[in-house]
Amino acid sequence: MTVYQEIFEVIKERKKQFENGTAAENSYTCYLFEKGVDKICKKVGEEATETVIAAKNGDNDELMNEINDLLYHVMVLCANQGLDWSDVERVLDERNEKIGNLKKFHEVDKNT
Ligand SMILES: N=c1c2ncn([C@@H]3O[C@H](COP(=O)(O)OP(=O)(O)OP(=O)(O)O)[C@@H](O)[C@H]3O)c2ncn1[C@@H]1O[C@H](COP(=O)(O)O)[C@@H](O)[C@H]1O
Repeated sequence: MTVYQEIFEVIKERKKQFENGTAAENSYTCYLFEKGVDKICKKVGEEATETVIAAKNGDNDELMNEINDLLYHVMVLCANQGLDWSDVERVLDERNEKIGNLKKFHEVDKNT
């Protein structure tokens, strides 16, 4: 199990606790589930912006931290929307089996 799968298991547990009314004390994840989808999406947007700023500043220590904040909030969003992390990984696996996608992406770009 990867560290991301392990964190996702904790997030799913937090979601169950929130739904059962047994939220763990001081749990930031339960706090996000309580606030709902708007708050979670807002955090995803904030962390994405902070990731971009860290990259633009050339600060790789900050970049690593922001990427992990972003991934954590994306995971909370997945759980909130009823997606499992394995669903996301499956799509990535399918893409990983393909190579030479450049032409296809150019065609998509032309149409947008
Ligand atoms: N990976 C994370 C993780 N990454 C970031 N964060 C929290 O995300 C928040 C982001 O910081 P900000 O300053 O942007 O937000 P804030 O001001 O604290 O909160 P807002 O009022 O803006 O919502 C911080 O409070 C971080 O602690 C995380 N909180 C939890 N996890 C994982 O989730 C597990 C369960 O955590 P709890 O639910 O808190 O027990 C932990 O063991 C970790 O594995």
